[in-house]
Amino acid sequence: MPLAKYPPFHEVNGIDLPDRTWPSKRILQAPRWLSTDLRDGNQALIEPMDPARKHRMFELLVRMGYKEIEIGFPAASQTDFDFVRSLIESDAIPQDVTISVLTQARTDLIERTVSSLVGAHRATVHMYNATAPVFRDVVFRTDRDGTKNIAVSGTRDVMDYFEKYLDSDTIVGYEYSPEIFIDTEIDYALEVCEAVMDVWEPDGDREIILNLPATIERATPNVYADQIEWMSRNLSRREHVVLSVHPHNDRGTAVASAELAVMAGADRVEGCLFGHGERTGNVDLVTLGMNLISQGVDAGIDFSDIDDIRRTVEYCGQMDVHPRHPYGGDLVYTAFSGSHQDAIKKGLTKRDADVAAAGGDELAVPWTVPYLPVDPRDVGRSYEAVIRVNSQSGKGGIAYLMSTERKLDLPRRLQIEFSRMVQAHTDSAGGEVTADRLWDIFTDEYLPAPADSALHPWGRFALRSTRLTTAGEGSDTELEAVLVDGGVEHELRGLGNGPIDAFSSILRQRGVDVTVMDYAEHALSQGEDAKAASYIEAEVEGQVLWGVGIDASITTSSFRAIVSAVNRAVR
Ligand SMILES: CC(=O)SCCNC(=O)CCNC(=O)[C@H](O)C(C)(C)COP(=O)(O)OP(=O)(O)OC[C@H]1O[C@@H](n2cnc3c(N)ncnc32)[C@H](O)[C@@H]1OP(=O)(O)O
Ligand SMILES: CC(C)C(=O)C(=O)O
Repeated sequence: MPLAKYPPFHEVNGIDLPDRTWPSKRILQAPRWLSTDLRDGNQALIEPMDPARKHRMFELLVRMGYKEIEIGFPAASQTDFDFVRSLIESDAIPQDVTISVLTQARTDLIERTVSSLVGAHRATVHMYNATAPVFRDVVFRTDRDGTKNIAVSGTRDVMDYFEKYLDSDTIVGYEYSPEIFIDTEIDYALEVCEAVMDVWEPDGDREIILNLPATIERATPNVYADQIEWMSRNLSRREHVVLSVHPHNDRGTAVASAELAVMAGADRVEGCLFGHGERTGNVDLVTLGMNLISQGVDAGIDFSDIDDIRRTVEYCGQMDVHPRHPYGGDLVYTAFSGSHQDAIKKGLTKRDADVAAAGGDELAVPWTVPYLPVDPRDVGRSYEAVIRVNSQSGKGGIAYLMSTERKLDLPRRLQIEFSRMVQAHTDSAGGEVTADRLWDIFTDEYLPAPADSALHPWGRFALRSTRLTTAGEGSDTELEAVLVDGGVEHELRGLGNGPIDAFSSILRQRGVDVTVMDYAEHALSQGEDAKAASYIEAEVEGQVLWGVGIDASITTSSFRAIVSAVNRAVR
């Protein structure tokens, strides 16, 4: 790799801040958020949003609770201008939402931009010009003063056009961005911001938003944090300044950059849902918000239906969200691997018990389920997708699916036995074993139908009916059974010291020796169609194995479990 082409960032624009304070700060409240999905997000799409998609996105952002929304670059095109007008004219902007529009610092563009806001209730004009050396030299072909003057005269233009176009019904705000702040000499960035403030004169309720973008993320997040802390300490009129950050994700660390910047003094963060935006995207507002929630801090944003948010963003941007995207991806609450599944299953079981012990109060029990940083249900997911089975899975995950999908609580040794069968299946077939496929494998193994049935027709024995002629315990239990053996029905009678013993004696008459070693049962459902499941570990002809029976009668389910074990043994 041509390493010499890439000087380390600190050699280009590092700053020295040995008494930095941000590392020991904590984020105890959410910053102000600005969504730039409809501007930075939209400008970076392969196909920019059409008006219908823009409206869908705007409605989503409002629904989620964003109060500052950058809705476009109205001077860029008639379509952008018309969208701003349509939101204002259709009264689609709630009173507590401030729309924002971006413009370059060029008089004609500023005029067009401000004129798009006529009739708005609350609106911010966001003006930018790049301040970094290479932009001064190459793009603007001017020096430091010339570049500062672009910002200063642009700010004057904004104020003049506010006067010209907007009446007192519009609450106006102003945001200035020294674009490419991260590469700008820090004292010069301060000088430009101060010059802009001298014109705008923030005071009392008249705030100014100074937005310091990591337009291209070029350094580790701590470097950006140092820059933000330095600016926060050195800006005059700090109490009237809303210090804003706008991280991009070129190094993949935009979220960390934003979080450290907030610790360093930033009051406001600009970003996009799921990190849309130029190149590698803007900082992801979903991750930032959910990161706060996962620490018990109110993000002020509603993420309770994350799949609806994701679907809308996918529709509007015509791009898929990655399945591993934090908090919103399809797979992010899913464990395939055995040890994760085992720990999740145990964690969920313990949590259920703890919540029950707390009188059902979910909030009284801190969330500590292993491998799940947040409760999937808090973002509208169910636990169904939490555990999925493939060749990396173990008994815990399989048992979890059997329990959640089929209400069968398999005894531990049966879990071990069944997971070997699933493993054999995944070894030969590969891929995922869905809950339906798992049930199929289970049914084929433990719940065979008689030989004359169309489905799983391999069982040698099938139980047609039983009748206990002497109820109760003791050696006098008598059982009559109609048993199919190899397709032929037999009416049989057995005696024993209980129903299971009596049934074993019936099987002995058909030449099969069964000793029951362990037994478990539970109800499957309640009501008229209530069923019970029985699990029997038996020694059959020298083999120890499990059988499963399901029936409306708990006693019959235990007979069926014995038939299941015997059928498996003689298979
Ligand atoms: C980091 C960001 O994301 S910033 C936002 C970027 N988004 C966009 O640019 C999307 C919308 N933009 C557009 O549609 C167009 O750029 C328009 C309509 C605004 C302007 O188009 P044009 O007039 O053709 O200018 P063009 O886009 O080529 O811009 C280059 C000119 O603007 C100047 N310029 C660029 N940025 C700025 C700025 N922030 N302030 C003042 N002048 C600027 C350049 O120096 C150059 O001037 P020159 O022609 O004298 O050399
Ligand atoms: C206009 C500015 C804020 C911008 O989009 C950037 O620097 O990335």
